[in-house]
Amino acid sequence: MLQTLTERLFDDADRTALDPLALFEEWFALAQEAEPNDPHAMAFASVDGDGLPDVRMVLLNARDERGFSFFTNFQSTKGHQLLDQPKGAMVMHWKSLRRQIRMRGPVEQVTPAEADAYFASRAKGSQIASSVSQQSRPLENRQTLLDEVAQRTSQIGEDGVTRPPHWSGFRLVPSSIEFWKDGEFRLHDRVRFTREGIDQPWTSQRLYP
Ligand SMILES: Cc1cc2nc3c(=O)[nH]c(=O)nc-3n(C[C@H](O)[C@H](O)[C@H](O)COP(=O)(O)O)c2cc1C
Ligand code: PXP
Repeated sequence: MLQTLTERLFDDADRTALDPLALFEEWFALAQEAEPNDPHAMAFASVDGDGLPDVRMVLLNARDERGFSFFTNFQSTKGHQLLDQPKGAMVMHWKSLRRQIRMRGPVEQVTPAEADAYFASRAKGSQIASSVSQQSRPLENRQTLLDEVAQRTSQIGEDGVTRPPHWSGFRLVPSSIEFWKDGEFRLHDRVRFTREGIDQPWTSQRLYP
């Protein structure tokens, strides 16, 4: 009988040839079916200049063998932190599945072409919001934001919205990926994959819960 990748993941006799990115896809497909909203939401951690961690939710965008990306304002708090110290960690927790995936690794910027392509696919209202919002900086009151949006909307009219150069994507290039599945009496299953670099093979290890 064909086993799922997840069954093989937690089968201690047979884990060697498993690809964590394929496992991610198996879990993410389940999450897309089970989660009431935002199965692609993830907490993303960065560090500030003092080494103090910071964390916030973002939406996972593209993912491929290069890594896992999200889009944001590069002039925001996280933008400054990641430009200054390009490394991060993320966690996705799907309550409906009682499963968690964590990743850590260096962070790189997506290409301008990738950012342009994704920005162009977004709703015009979201494009305008991203071009107006001075993300993470003080805002006097909500009306100020609404006035700025209205002004930009009438300026743009029927034209397309150009991607602001400071709105782009960061890509986490995982050096570790951990899969966690809830077990009875807290006897959870955990397997962590690690690699020395993007061209290096993954090795895996079961961990105590
Ligand atoms: C579910 C969810 C998804 C979010 N996705 C994004 C995102 O993809 N990009 C983004 O810039 N902010 C996103 N936000 C807002 C961030 O959590 C955060 O408030 C904002 O980016 C400012 O973070 P910073 O001050 O650390 O830079 C999201 C918030 C939630 C709750
Ligand atoms: N930027 C901000 C400020 C967000 O809050 C979100 C999602 O909540 C995003 C970007 C990413 O979502 P989307 O690209 O679908 O607009």
